[in-house]
Amino acid sequence: MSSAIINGKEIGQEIRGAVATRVEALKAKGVTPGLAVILVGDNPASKTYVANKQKSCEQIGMFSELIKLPEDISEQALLEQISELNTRSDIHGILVQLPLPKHIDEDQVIQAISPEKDVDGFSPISVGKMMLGQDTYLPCTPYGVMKLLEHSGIEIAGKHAVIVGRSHIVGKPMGQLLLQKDATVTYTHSKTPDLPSFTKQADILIAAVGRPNFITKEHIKEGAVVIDVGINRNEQNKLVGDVNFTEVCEIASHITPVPGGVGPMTITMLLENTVQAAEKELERQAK
Ligand SMILES: Nc1nc2c(c(=O)[nH]1)N[C@@H](CN(C=O)c1ccc(C(=O)N[C@@H](CCC(=O)O)C(=O)O)cc1)CN2
Repeated sequence: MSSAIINGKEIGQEIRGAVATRVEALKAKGVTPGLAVILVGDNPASKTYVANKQKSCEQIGMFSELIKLPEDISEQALLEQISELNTRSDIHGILVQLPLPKHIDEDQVIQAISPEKDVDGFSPISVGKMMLGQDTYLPCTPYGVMKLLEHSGIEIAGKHAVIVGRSHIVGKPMGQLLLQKDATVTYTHSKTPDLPSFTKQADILIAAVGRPNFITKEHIKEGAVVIDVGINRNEQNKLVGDVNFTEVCEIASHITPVPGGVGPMTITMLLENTVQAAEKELERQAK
């Protein structure tokens, strides 16, 4: 069998088209959705992601502001910056690009973002609401994966989803979102003994472990849907996922490539969340 490739670039573009229409509608009412992006330090990958976020905002007519802060900024100064953005009426979404330098407590910083502007969906309030199935901003990468599955016509209800990885921003919320769509969910991670005995049971496998080519054909059941959330650089500095694509595409029914799979969806869902934040703000003002 050779897998159907789930094209995140194409699906992302389709969704961005619909988001752009919502931006136009907001502009007609005098509101331009605005995103503030905070970048601390000089991490080259973070710089690229932030530039892509800004470019994507511009492409669909949104306003974005980049706040570049030095690597040695104090946590207090960063918190003050967020406080100021929380009060600005032209900013509907705030995101702090991760990772942050080691001397800064990431949890404190994320908690400082007003829940109404937490378009990354990382704050304890957003996470709590997501767990309870309440209306909130969903974390962009798992939200993007749900959209990929939906747009590819993949049934979730009644399926066994196995997550490899337990990060706060991908693995944990991913399992919750699949559970809410009636999947049976198993969480595994890099220290799970006999990992293939779990992953081989997966109808839907989510690889979010952060290790290049970690998932091989030995981990996959024939016909499984394989979603690769990994973004790793190999020895040749080439972007590779957590899944050995060449091997696994012979066995899986559907697979996401890296690049061009989950990655583009992360930014697409950020745009969607920010537009949603602007729409909600307009609704609050109308009350
Ligand atoms: N505040 C946040 N920080 C981080 C997040 C996040 O969602 N919020 N996620 C990652 C990085 N990330 C977004 O910030 C991100 C990663 C990858 C891509 C992407 O489009 N990847 C492309 C390839 C790009 C390349 O060539 O390097 C792909 O996979 O096709 C977008 C966003 C950590 N930090």
